[in-house]
Amino acid sequence: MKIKIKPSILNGTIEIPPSKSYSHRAVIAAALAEGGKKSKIDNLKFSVDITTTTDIMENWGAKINREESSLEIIGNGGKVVPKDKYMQCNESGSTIRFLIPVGITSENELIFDGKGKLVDRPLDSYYRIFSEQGIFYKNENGKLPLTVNGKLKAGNYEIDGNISSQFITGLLYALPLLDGDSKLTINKNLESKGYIDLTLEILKLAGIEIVNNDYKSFDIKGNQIYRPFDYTVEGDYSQVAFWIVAGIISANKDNEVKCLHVNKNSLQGDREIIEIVQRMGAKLEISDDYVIVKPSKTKGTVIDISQCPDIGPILTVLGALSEGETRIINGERLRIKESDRITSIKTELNKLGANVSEEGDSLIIKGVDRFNGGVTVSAWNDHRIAMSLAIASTRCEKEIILEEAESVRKSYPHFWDDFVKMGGEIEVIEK
Ligand SMILES: O=C(O)C1=C[C@@H](OP(=O)(O)O)[C@@H](O)[C@H](O)C1
Ligand SMILES: C=C(OP(=O)(O)O)C(=O)O
Repeated sequence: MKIKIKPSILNGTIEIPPSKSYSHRAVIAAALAEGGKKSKIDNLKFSVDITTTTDIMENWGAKINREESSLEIIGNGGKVVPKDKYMQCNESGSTIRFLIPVGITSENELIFDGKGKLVDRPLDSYYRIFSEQGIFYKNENGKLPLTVNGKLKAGNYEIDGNISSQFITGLLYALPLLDGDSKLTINKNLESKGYIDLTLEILKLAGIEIVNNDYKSFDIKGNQIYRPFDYTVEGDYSQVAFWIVAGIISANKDNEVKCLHVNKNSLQGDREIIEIVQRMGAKLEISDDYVIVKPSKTKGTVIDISQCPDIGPILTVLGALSEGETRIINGERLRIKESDRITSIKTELNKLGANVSEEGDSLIIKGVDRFNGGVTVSAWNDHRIAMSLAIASTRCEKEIILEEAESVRKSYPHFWDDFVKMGGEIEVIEK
C-alpha cells in the first residue's frame, strides 16, 4: 500500500496496544497447559504475528476460542501432535524461534516456512543443536523452508547470547517438557536480556520452575507440567516509543500526547525509552499506567541499543531532530530484523533530509531542525520503519509518499487508524 502523509501535528490520548512479546509467550504457555481447564488471555490483539503463533498452537492441538481482544485456550497437555506438519511462520522471528524446539519436544516431522526476510534470518544456533543430537534437518542454502525430524533430548545446551535472545526463550519453553533435567548455558554477552525476564515471568505464571544462575546458565527440571492461567497483557513499550517521540518532536509547544496502558514497573527492556528520552531532555509526566509527553528540545547522546533493539529506528528519528550528535551504538542485531534497520532507517531518513551515517554497527546522527520531505520513501516491508517514517513526517515541510505502509500489520494493524485519530492526515494512493 502506498500512502501520502501530510505534515500534521499529533495530539491527544492514545491507547497503547498490548505487548507483542508478552502475547506470544502467553499464548504458547497456555496452549501447552494440561488439558481440561481453560486459560484466559485478555487484552490480546490479533496482529499478523500473534495470529501466526495462535494458528500454529491450534494446529498443535490446543483448543482456542478467539474473541475480538481476548482468547480462551484449553491446552494440549504439553504434547505436540500436529494436525498438519507445515507451519507458516510468516515474518515472525519470535514465532519460528520460540516454536522450533517446542515442536520437537515430541517426536515429530515438521516443516517451518516463512515470508519476507524471515526466510534468511539466522537459525544456526538451532542447527548446531540438531547436529549434536543427530536430529535430521534440511534447508536449501540455509533458507526456509526448514524440515526438522526428531525429538530433543534432555541434557546440556549452549547458546550464544549475542545473536538472538529468541533461541534462549525457545529452549526455556521446550526443555521443561523433556524426559530428564537440562542445563542451558549462555555463552558470550547476553543481549536483549529484558526479553528473557518476560519469558521467565510467563513461565512462572504457568507453573514452570527454572533456576536462573544470573543469566549465565539456567537449570531446568524435566517432566514439568504447564498449568492453565488467566492473564491480561500489558501495553507494549516498543509501540509506546513511537508515540513518545511523536509527542517530543511536535512542532506545537502547547501539545500533549497522553499514552495509556504504560506499566511504570514493566519488565519490558524497551522501557529504556523513558530513561533515554529523559536523558536527551524530554519532558514526561509519568504515572503508574500512563505517560504524558510534552514537546521538548532534545540534545544528542550516546545510546547503547544492544538491550532494546526494537526502539532503534524511532530513536534515530529523535536523534535526527535533536541538537548535536547522537550515536546509536552496538546495533549489530538491528541488521537481522525485518529489514537491516541500520541501513533502512539511515537511507529513508536521509531522503527526508536528515543527516545519518553508518559506522560499523553504529548510527551517527547529526541533528537538523526539521526535515524537508517532498519525496517517496519505503518502509522496506518493515513495520518499525513504516511507523518511524510516519512519526518523522510530522516534522517534514512537505508531504511524503510512503510505500509498503501495510507492513504495520505485523505488530500494530490499527496503527494508521490511531495515527489519524491523533491528527495525522493520510491518503491512500495505491491499495
Ligand atoms: O523475545 C522477544 O519477544 C523479542 C526479542 C527481540 O529479538 P532479539 O532477541 O533477536 O534481539 C526483539 O527484537 C523482538 O522483536 C522480540
Ligand atoms: C524483530 C521483531 O520481531 P520478530 O523478531 O518477532 O520478527 C520486531 O517486532 O521488531
